[in-house]
Amino acid sequence: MGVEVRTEGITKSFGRQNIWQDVTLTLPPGEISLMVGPSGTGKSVFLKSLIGLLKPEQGHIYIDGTDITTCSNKDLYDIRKLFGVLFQDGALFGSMDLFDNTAFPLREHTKKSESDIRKIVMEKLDLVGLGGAENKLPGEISGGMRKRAGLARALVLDPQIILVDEPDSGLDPVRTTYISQLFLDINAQIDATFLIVSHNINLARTVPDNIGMLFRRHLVMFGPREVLLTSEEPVVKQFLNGRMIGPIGMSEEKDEAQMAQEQALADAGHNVGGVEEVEGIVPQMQATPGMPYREAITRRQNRVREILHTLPPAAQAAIIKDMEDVDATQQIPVTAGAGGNYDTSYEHSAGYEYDQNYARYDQPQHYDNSSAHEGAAADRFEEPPTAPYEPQQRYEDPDTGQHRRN
Ligand SMILES: Nc1ncnc2c1ncn2[C@@H]1O[C@H](COP(=O)(O)OP(=O)(O)OP(=O)(O)O)[C@@H](O)[C@H]1O
Repeated sequence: MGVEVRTEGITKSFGRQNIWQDVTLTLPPGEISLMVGPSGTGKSVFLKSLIGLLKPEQGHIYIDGTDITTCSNKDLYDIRKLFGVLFQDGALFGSMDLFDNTAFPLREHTKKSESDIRKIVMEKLDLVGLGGAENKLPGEISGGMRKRAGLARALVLDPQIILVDEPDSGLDPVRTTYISQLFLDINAQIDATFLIVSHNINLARTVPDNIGMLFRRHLVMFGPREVLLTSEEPVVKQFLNGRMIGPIGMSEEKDEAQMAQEQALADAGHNVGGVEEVEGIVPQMQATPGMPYREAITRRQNRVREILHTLPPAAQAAIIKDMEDVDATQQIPVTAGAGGNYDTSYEHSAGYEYDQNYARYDQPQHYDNSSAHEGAAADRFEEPPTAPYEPQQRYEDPDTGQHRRN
């Protein structure tokens, strides 16, 4: 099973620019967590800090109990072997084919024979759907394929923690869903702890077990997916609905006057963007049928049962419904140990002890108005040529009465 990642009060600045401060959270072992937040809020900086590529000025980062902010270089080197990292563009070597790119960490960090390496590489390339493409160069394949190759390479050392930076950047929504499915399938197969960094709303709604949000130099919230997906916190609601109305502006600055002006426009009927306001929870994606059972589901159920009474009522109700649905459809072996027997009185908020800070799964909801800045634009990719698309539907030509393709 994947290991626990815990940050305690970490603060990171570059010169005088503070990126975030006092970030405390725990990535539960083996579960999939996602960090969202507007561009430039320091999601990638957070991810790089977890692997020790950047060092916070304050606070501690515990990886499986070892504090990587104080440990020796040798210990940090060993800890890094627990990680598999998928960077935005796959970070492949342009002159190496996919086989050599994927084999690279094995050749660098192990003494495995070439025949063992071949076996592992082909297995991982198959796993990400790239069996048969091993002789291609990164420049000859699409952006989606490059990301999958990067994922295969991230998997070869059997990581216990997988960090993924913006898996959707440059990908269309369909390819983004395919790669999301891969994350769930890989999580089912190797039970690693995942942290995905993204600002993709669909991904946030359907993939993770837990969600966090960074905004204006603070962790606004971190907790079970149901907490953020039912949150009334304005910045969370605005972000998850992708609308202009709310605290997030074009740059990070947005004052009361601008908010009032935008609200007036909206009240006058101006379309403020975003899709229809999505309330509540859409079902979480599951591992593909035939994959091993995703053990994180049961562990999370037991874990969330323990903290249920500390969560806001809407999140409680959503979690209870989800548990009932999952129990009914998947007959999950619910263990009595960790959380004890579930008390349905929670459903009616009896014994409800909601605390604004909901225990260790949230941060105070504070963010200020000072500036940060916008991040980079997404890359663009082109798919390799395939047979032209043939429309299936035929239409009757109103002039001739003949059937023809559209
Ligand atoms: N090595 C560095 N030196 C100086 N500043 C940096 C460095 N790395 C990141 N930054 C700054 O930190 C801030 C946060 O950047 P980061 O890439 O983490 O944001 P992000 O939330 O991941 O954005 P996006 O969603 O656009 O990728 C930015 O202002 C960026 O310029």
